[in-house]
Amino acid sequence: MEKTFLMVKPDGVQRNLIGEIVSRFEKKGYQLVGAKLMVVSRELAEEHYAEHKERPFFGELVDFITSGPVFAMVWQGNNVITTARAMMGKTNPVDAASGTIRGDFATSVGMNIIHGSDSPQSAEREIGLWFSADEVLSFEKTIQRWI
Ligand SMILES: Nc1ncnc2c1ncn2[C@@H]1O[C@H](COP(=O)(O)OP(=O)(O)OP(=O)(O)O)[C@@H](O)[C@H]1O
Repeated sequence: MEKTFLMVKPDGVQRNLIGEIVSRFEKKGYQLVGAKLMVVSRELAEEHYAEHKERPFFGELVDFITSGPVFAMVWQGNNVITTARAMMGKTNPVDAASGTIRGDFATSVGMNIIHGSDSPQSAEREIGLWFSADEVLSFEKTIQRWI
């Protein structure tokens, strides 16, 4: 089953949007198989955003993502990587359509509420970076928990 890494960023947590965001993915039909509320270390933030190291906004990005708790999640389901990105909307909320998370709740590219893996390779890398194996339910364990 395809899995992706999603994270409610500090602005989303501060604005009490965890429930709204989780609800959207639940209603879509995806399964939450891992979740934790955490304050991110600079080390983890820099590793997570390593591809942006040379960008002018890298320092601000790391400052922001470490500025307060985030809600890190692993979701699974059919085509969840691409569909979650569509549900999130464009990176810059100015370009994000109404009905998407960023389109409905954000106004600035620096504080755009949510992160989602953008490919199977980044999903695998990010799930491994943020979660240990025993923090993510396997499909079998999920079924057992729901009985
Ligand atoms: N010009 C910018 N100024 C400030 N922050 C930016 C800018 N461009 C991108 N960012 C921040 O860096 C993050 C990573 O950028 P990226 O291009 O990977 O977008 P994304 O994949 O949609 O976002 P994310 O990785 O958070 O899901 C963005 O979500 C945004 O918070």
